[in-house]
Amino acid sequence: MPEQTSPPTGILPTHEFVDGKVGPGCKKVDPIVIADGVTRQFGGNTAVDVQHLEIPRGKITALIGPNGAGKTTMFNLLTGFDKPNTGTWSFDGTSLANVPAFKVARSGMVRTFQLTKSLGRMTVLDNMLLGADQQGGEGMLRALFKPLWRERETEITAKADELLARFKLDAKREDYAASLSGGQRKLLEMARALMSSPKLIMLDEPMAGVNPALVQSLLGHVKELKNDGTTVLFVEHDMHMVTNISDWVVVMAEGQIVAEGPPETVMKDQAVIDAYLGAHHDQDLGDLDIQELEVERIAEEEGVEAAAEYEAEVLGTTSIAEEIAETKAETAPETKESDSK
Ligand SMILES: Nc1ncnc2c1ncn2[C@@H]1O[C@H](COP(=O)(O)OP(=O)(O)OP(=O)(O)O)[C@@H](O)[C@H]1O
Repeated sequence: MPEQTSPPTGILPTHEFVDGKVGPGCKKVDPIVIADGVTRQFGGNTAVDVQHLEIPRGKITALIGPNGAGKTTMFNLLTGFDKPNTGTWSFDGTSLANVPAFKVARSGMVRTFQLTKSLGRMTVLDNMLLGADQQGGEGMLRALFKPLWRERETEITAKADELLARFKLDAKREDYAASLSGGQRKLLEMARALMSSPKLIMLDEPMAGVNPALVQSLLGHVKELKNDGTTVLFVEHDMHMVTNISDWVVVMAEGQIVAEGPPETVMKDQAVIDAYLGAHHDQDLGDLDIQELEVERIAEEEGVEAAAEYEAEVLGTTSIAEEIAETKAETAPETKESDSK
């Protein structure tokens, strides 16, 4: 197995999911995805440079990392939505390199997108039916065996209804998808992805834009998927979700896997602290609430208002955001002076 970086700190030496030592690119006891030498360049920029990655079967794995780390690009490559410059990978023992996206989905690996792809001018039910796989046969065959096709249609509609009920979208069955809230669309996209009964579901920022009232049910749905035997891989900036539901965390920075391990230890890894929480590298995350750091990150990247909203939702306070706002206000006059002509 190729070595990727210097040995991580704060990571357990062994773990039940791992065959050998825990660390970036470590081998798993029962991997469902194995990737080797996957690289993707955009012009001179190397977006992904993953030497080795294994995703444990039947577990919930979080893929985290700062903006631009290469997480979505890695998702796109694994699912056939983008082509790598180099690399091979397998899913459930079958090579999927250069396999187009629709075939990847048929093989049992489906994904959702950061920005939801539900079709607004179709009903919620029709969106669901689109997610069903094509096991019933197509074209001529379908026309010749209409009764069989009808049977299949009844079957998939029943499945859609079952999933809509599970995701509490049954009341919206006949509504246009465009009328759903952002959070409901996320749920619809997840429900639709499940229409084909995938072995692996990959969720790209499932929490982004989700109303706090829906957060708990979304977390519950993801946990249920695991209980049903589905492997889950998700990209997320929401540390609440990462620490609460993941069994395993993989950290990317600058295209590479810089750390991996169980959530309770990976957050103390020096590589994670350096890469993901850069400004706080000298602080012990064991004593610091990771959510407080998240508030600071949001304040830096999205502004104090967004940070205050997050803080209120997750911590039930606004004091950290207020403090940041005060500090910003104190330093603001200097900036204005230097900016003035
Ligand atoms: N289609 C593209 N063309 C050019 N550059 C791209 C393209 N897609 C991604 N990149 C670049 O590749 C790098 C990795 O981007 P990517 O979106 O995969 O990161 P990410 O970790 O998913 O970030 P975020 O958390 O912000 O979604 C970034 O530098 C990005 O600008």
